Amino acid sequence: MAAMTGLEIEIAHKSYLPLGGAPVRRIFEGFHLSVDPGEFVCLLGPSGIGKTTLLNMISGLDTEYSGRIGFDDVAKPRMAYVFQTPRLLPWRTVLENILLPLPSTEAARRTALDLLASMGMSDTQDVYPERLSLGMQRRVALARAFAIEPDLLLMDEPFTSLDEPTADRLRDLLIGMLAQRSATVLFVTHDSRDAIRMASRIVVLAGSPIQAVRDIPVELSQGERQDKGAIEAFRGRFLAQPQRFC
Ligand SMILES: Nc1ncnc2c1ncn2[C@@H]1O[C@H](COP(=O)(O)OP(=O)(O)OP(=O)(O)O)[C@@H](O)[C@H]1O
Repeated sequence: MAAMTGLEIEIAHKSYLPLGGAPVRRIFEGFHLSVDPGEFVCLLGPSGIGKTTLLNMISGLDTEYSGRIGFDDVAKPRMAYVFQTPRLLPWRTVLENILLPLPSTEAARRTALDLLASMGMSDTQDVYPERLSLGMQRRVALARAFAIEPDLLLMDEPFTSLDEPTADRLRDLLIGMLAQRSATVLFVTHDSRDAIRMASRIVVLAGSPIQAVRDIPVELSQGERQDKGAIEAFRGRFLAQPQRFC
């Protein structure tokens, strides 16, 4: 089982170079967030405020900021990042895509095949991604993320553009995978119902520069998380306007 990691995020300053003489927009200024090992934190906020930028900085893809991102318990955590689009390599088969982050060993191959089986996709192992629906591609991306047994799983709106039953299936798969291989999760979304269904904690982001304006523990049973009435009641109590979420 993977070790889990906590996170201490201090972003003193982050801005992007403006285009065509526009004023510099400070995306982050004095931002702080700490995450305990094993938490499932949904970062909930409207489009364009900097959620992807935050995941990019945590993952190390974006180093153009001042501040510090530290990991507790694990010096160098194994990190997986599931992007908004599945980002599968089109010239590799499904199995080869899952094997990408793994060593070339028979054990790794068995791990990848087991993951495919748990996603209900064993029959697609030799298929190229273009033949798959978006929902199937997202399942492969999820399998690839779990292949490394991540300590920290970063997910950027991974259920976007899916119909409701497909998104429900993927959500159940994610919860099932986490039950087998626990990890600390940071899950970006603007869908408050998705957040309530999965998170142990919801951090509401707003403003420019971006700030954590609400920090809400989600203490619902698995049964309540499946119950539309309980979800709406939770939204009404904790996530009422003024934020605009769907
Ligand atoms: N490489 C870049 N260069 C310049 N501006 C950028 C760059 N990447 C993002 N931005 C801008 O920074 C702001 C934050 O972008 P970001 O993608 O982090 O927001 P977001 O909250 O993830 O939005 P969404 O939910 O739509 O994905 C946006 O205004 C975006 O246009």
